[in-house]
Amino acid sequence: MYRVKEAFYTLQGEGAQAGRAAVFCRFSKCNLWTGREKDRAGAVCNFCDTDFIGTDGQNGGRFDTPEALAAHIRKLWPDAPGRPYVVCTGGEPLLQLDEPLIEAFHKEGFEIGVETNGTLPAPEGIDWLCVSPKADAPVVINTCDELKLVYPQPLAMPERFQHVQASHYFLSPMASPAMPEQGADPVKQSSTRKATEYCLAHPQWRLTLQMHKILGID
Ligand SMILES: C[S@@+](CC[C@H](N)C(=O)[O-])C[C@H]1O[C@@H](n2cnc3c(N)ncnc32)[C@H](O)[C@@H]1O
Ligand SMILES: Nc1nc2[nH]cc(C(=O)O)c2c(=O)[nH]1
Ligand code: SF4
Ligand SMILES: [Mg+2]
Repeated sequence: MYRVKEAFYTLQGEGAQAGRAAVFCRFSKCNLWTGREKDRAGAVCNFCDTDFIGTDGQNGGRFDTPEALAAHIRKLWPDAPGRPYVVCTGGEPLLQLDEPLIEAFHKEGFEIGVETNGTLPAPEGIDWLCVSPKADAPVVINTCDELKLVYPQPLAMPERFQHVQASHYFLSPMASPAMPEQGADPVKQSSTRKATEYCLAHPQWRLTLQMHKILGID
């Protein structure tokens, strides 16, 4: 059984694939926070900007088989040229994404992106793996396509992750979770100025902004 909070068609807003159309498949549940506000202060990851509890969001639900979920996601892709792209996120998608589901997405013609906190092993067959480490949670994935670190995190400063092999190293300024998704302006956040300064001093790292929040989409 796969549990999906919501699924929607939008532009990838972050990282090296920013600007690319994708169906986002947001899995329910995370291993670093319950998702309840009363537990936020004590959670390993305490700045999450996302509601991932339950299956009650747009196009959310419970799916008994990998084929049923892949077909559901495929219906959200437009009938137009261009390779279908699904981004598996959450919550923590690696609590649920397994090889049968990867195979089912590939059979539907999808290229598969994953957004993970890096604390769980990744199944084979993912086409684009984005690892975003959180606080002092141990990262068990050593190779990925992009490392996208939310900055600043006192327990997860960039120096700690230089051993992780990645094609791209991004800093993503921490947005205030209290700020509504719509209307949040990353340009005005102090974290954006700090991330900018870090990238200027350490050119291995590139700045990425949450484009979907600037645009007011999703
Ligand atoms: C909601 S998480 C879900 C995927 C996975 N659990 C993870 O943490 O990577 C999706 C992306 O949003 C980022 N994110 C979450 N809260 C954020 C915040 N307050 N500011 C900036 N990025 C944030 C995460 O770092 C991650 O790259
Ligand atoms: N447009 C858009 N791009 C995103 N990239 C990563 C996101 C996520 O929450 O995983 C996200 C999201 O929630 N919306
Ligand atoms: S950002 Fe990712 S790891 Fe952190 S609570 Fe949200 S879903 Fe979990
Ligand atoms: Mg998001």
